Amino acid sequence: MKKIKVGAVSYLNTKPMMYGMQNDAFLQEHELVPDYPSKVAEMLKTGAVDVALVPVALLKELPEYFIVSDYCIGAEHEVASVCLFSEVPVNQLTAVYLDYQSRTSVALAKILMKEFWGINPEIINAQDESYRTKIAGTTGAVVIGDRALEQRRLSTYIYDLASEWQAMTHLPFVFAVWVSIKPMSNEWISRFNAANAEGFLHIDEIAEAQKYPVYDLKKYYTHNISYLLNDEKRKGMEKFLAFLNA
Ligand SMILES: C=C(O[C@@H]1C=C(C(=O)O)C=C[C@H]1O)C(=O)O
Repeated sequence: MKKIKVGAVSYLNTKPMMYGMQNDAFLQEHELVPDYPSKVAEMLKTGAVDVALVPVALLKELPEYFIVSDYCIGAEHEVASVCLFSEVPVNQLTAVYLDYQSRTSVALAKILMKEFWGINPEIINAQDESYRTKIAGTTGAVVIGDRALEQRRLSTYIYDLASEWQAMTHLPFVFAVWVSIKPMSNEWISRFNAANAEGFLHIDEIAEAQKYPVYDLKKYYTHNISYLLNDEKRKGMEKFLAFLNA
């Protein structure tokens, strides 16, 4: 039998959703392909994977897509791992590097710069990891994922992009959703949802297993990231997509 290829974001924030997929029964029928978000987006777009946790910003590039899970990477409070980092307040920035691993957060940062902060710094698309060392003076950078949790310890100013979005729109934000290009059966969708759900019964265990001294993962999994794709989050997602299409 041909395995269903599942593209997944390789950051710590997906561990609770991936927990229920790390068992023989699931892995007999599925192949997990982890990578950073912009790579996962490319994999789904080119058909290298069948289903993937993709940046919401990708959706406008897909002629047709199906959201196949009630779980997502979202935030109803500060997200902690998607921030604009700098050494000066945002209105003094003259240049901002954008994370090459991101599709959604870099688009969100551009919306906030234009619509909320009213700033117009030079935008530089980072090409590799070295850009984080350029955060200095009036140059800032958007960093996402585990590297953002690390950057929190280094930077003076930390603008949490989920919090700023909520201040602007009064809506939660969705960074990534599980999507397929071809429709999946209802039976598969309910099994996939059950696999996604499993880890939420084991949050303490998952957080402790990572041995991650950089950030409190229990807080990250229960307060910062909000995993259920409910109606409010769908509204937030529609609003973000409307900004992208404007
Ligand atoms: C909250 C996060 O969301 C991520 C941000 C993404 C993006 O900016 O394109 C894509 C997938 C999410 O996993 C994070 O990884 O820190």
